[in-house]
Amino acid sequence: MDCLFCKIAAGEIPARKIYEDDQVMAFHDIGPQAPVHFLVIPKRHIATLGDLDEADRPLAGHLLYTAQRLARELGCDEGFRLVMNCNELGGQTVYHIHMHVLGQRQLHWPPG
Ligand SMILES: CCNC(=O)OC[C@H]1O[C@@H](n2cnc3c(=O)[nH]c(N)nc32)[C@H](O)[C@@H]1O
Repeated sequence: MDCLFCKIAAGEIPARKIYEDDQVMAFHDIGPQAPVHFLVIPKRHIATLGDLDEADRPLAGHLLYTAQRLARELGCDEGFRLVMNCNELGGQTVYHIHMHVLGQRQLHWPPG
């Protein structure tokens, strides 16, 4: 599978890993947009949010829970932002779903 995040999940490409279990992995973003900026991805390849299946509901919940737990563990108790980008119009550039976690700076609205 020629997918960058599948390669990171498989340990074929290095990343600054924060957390891993049998279903998800979290690692620091290579181009951080905030003092804390990491990604939580499913190990299984799901190209875009539009491909989520009813059967993926537990995995989706695990991504969300893991993202907020790690945000707090990385010192973002005061506040943080979770972002998922879906397809080109949504700003997605890597087609393996991933939850962005951004924290430790004042975030504004609306996002660009
Ligand atoms: C731009 C937002 N839309 C999106 O799809 O985000 C993809 C996110 O993946 C990040 N990224 C890209 N290559 C790598 C890499 O080799 N390693 C790591 N650790 N992160 C990477 C990129 O900085 C972006 O924030």
